Amino acid sequence: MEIVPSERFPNRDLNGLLAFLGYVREVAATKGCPQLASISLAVKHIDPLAVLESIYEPGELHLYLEQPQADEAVAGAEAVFSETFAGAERFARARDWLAGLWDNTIAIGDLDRPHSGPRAFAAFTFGADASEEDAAFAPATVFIPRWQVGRRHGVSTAVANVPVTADAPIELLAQKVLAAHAKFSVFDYSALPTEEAAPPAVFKKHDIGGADWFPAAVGQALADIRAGLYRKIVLARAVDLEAGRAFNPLETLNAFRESYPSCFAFSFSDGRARSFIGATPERLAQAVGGRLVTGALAGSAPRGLSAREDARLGAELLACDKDQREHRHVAEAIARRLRALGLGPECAAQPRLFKLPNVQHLLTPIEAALPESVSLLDAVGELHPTPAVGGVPREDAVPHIGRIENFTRGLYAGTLGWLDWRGEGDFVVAIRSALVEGNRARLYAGVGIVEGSDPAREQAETDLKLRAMLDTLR
Ligand SMILES: C=C(O[C@H]1C=CC=C(C(=O)O)[C@@H]1O)C(=O)O
Repeated sequence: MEIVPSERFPNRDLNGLLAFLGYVREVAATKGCPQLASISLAVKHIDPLAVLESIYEPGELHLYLEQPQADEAVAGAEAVFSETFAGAERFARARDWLAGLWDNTIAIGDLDRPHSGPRAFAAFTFGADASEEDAAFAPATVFIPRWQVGRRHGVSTAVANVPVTADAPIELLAQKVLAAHAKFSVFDYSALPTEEAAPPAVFKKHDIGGADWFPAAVGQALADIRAGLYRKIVLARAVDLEAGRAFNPLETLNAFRESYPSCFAFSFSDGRARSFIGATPERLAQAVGGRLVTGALAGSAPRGLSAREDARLGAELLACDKDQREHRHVAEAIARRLRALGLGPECAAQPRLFKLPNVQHLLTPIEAALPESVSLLDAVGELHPTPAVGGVPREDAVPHIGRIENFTRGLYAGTLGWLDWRGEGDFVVAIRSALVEGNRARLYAGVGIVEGSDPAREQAETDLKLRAMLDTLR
């Protein structure tokens, strides 16, 4: 990516922008291919979710990701470049496509700030192949948004990304960029609706496969484990809802981030009015400051009503052989996968408790130094699916998920996030999630099954996870 020093076009007005875009147009003509012009601007405090609400168009791709506890949020909408990929090589193909794109990108502006410069947003479904039911989302979708806003630790940045061809109407482009930057600089939240959204009134609720299906599926997995087909598998339930009015995904996301501040609230739209939303506790991989940050999250218990009961449930979880085994499978697999990439994983010796409002998990933080030769998408492709959503051994267990489950996962338990031109980025595991379209929603919840799992307890764990989403849907 070429960075144009601001001193070359010092005037932050129409003339300065026209001069910059004129230069980009010259490069497009010389190289014989369109260039991406990226203009970053420092802005006052911004709320990416509220911005997304104001620019939301059902016919446009968008991605939103926020971890309130870390004061980190980003949103991008309207693809100016996008591509889809399928198959096992989709992560590598997405990486190569992006490398080609950054080679044809020219950036200017406040590029020393967090969330500055162009970035790609991406979502990868659980499975690698396209199927009819998966049609909402391709196995891999990568896009560069026209508008992108981000905030980290109180520092906010807005970015406009513009494709520039050799005959681009730069006057028009410049006016649009200036108008957008003016809007984001002093974002007018008063223009947004203020009434608090109530949960939709009428629910039709349908457990796919019926109420008895999930315990029977767990029984099937336990029989497979006893027969030696695999050692761990993660099975999920899907529940369809129908409401008396359309769901409001953006209001739901606001409720998610308020209720689950340590989770990652996310939304990815297919550009055809379908949104995949959720609040996941699980990060798949983050690249930051030359480090790869990941972790194993598996093994669950309910929260207690009193401090004493909560501590007892937590202590039982830490001491439970079944949950420790379920967890160890994930931690060991992640460490093994990172070593396969030539990285040196540093893992905590013992898992600790990670408490959400409705459930507590075992968590082992894992980090590694990330050399420039390994891209974040290499790590994401190697790690996905971890045994927190797939199984052990991966090659043996994962094919059985499609055989036992009675729905197509699509983006559920897939991964989505962003990556920038510096190679930094963040990807989460898309669990605790729902696919929302009009007045219909499909909710997903899964659990890990190992020898010793009890079908009734696993059903109760999925109930707990589903309840959290049911209570938060708006
Ligand atoms: C697959 C899910 O959770 C995983 C992540 C954390 C703990 C899990 C468990 O204890 O079973 C699951 O492996 C889900 O919530 O849909």
